[in-house]
Amino acid sequence: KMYVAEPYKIKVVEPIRMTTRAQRQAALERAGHNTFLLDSRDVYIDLLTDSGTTAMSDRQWAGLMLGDEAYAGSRNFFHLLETVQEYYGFRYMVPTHQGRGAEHLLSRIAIKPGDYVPGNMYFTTTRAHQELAGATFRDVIIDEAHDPQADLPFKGNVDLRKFQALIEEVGAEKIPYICLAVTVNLAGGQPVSLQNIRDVSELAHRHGIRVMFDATRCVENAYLIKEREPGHAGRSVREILKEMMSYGDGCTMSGKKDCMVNIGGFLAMNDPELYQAATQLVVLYEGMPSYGGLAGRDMEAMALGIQESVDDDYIHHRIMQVRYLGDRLAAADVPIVRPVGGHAVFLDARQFLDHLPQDAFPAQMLAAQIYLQSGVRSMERGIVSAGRDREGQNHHPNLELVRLTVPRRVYTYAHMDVVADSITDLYEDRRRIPGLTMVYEPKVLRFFTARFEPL
Ligand SMILES: CC1=C(O)/C(=C\N=C(/C)C(=O)O)C(COP(=O)(O)O)=CN1
Repeated sequence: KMYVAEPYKIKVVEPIRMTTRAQRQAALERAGHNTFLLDSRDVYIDLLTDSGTTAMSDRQWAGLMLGDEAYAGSRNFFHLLETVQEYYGFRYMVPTHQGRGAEHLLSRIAIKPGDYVPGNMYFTTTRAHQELAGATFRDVIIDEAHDPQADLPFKGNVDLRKFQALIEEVGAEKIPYICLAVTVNLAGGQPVSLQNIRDVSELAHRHGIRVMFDATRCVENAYLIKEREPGHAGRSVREILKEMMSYGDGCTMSGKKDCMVNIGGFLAMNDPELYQAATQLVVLYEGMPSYGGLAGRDMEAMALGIQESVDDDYIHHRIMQVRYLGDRLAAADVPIVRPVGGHAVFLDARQFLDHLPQDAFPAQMLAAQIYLQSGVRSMERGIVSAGRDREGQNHHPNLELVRLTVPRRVYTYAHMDVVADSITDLYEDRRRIPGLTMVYEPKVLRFFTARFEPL
């Protein structure tokens, strides 16, 4: 199997260690069978998330020494602003502590109670802030995105008929923007094609509706356009990314993913009035418009990270390493979401544990069993993450998934083999895995701190 060799060599290492099964059983009980509640020291290979887990480069670490910690007008802010203008093309930018800081600001300044925000599948914090601001989220993604086995190149695409139908149903004045996620995390890290971005932009702008990207994994999306959409193979990821963003009016960004930093985010836009509204709110929740809850050094690291993120060798390796893990699991007939996503391999827990009903939390239990089997931490992305609707009923998403999320520039192919081998072994004797009952359910975003016990 051809590896794509890492386009970097290792300069600093952080030792990791394997635990015993008894230690992991005890850790799992302490964590209430919720991998979010495991201690890092009890985790061997941490695939919980690609958020904030990136290894920074030597240039980024050097950049930390260039932190201009002036309270206002930091040099690093201008470096970040110029970089956002150059790489994404947006005119204005407000730093935030991370993505949900930007989602909070955007929701508060753009949404009025009773509005509707269409989007290509929900994301947990994104929808939470839209609902907190009084909007109703409406999923306008293509139907196939909800089918783990539909092997289509752009499962993140918007179904224009659904978007058009919502405009006719509620009227454009009730739709402040469409939230266009590139890629779509919960569909399995699935990209949106450039043609669909153009079509969504044309339809939205025809009705005076803004297009606001959730740009969190936009570089991965650009790479998958290069790889899968006819006519782009000869283009650099950097120029595809710039064209993608040119069809939108702004973006929320969690810098903790494709901007290659451990903390940071921003809200970017072209409209000066939206920018002015953001600057009035950011001082209340994040800090001055020139630091938004970040130290100067963090803004410097993020500016450098953005520049590194579009390096074709880096992003080629990143995508191919994730695909290597997916291909190995698929070769062992382990059910995964097709096609393999940009940032993670998603196990189809509904199929993996097809002897369990969704109300026994199969994805939650599968993540727990994977940890018990091998010390590998993954994340539940199923009925627990989907939460409850306004009437208090559990959402029953078709996608009941466990996400194996590969951090950027951290693990090697040997670690991918450990993950693939241990999950394949678990798959062999999956029938003995029982379901779970939830013994503690928080009110909001329950998946972060809920606790469970085996049935
Ligand atoms: C697509 C998308 C995300 O994936 C996202 C955060 N994702 C996390 C934490 C994850 O584990 O996927 C956020 C929120 O970003 P934040 O975790 O607040 O920096 C927004 N959009």
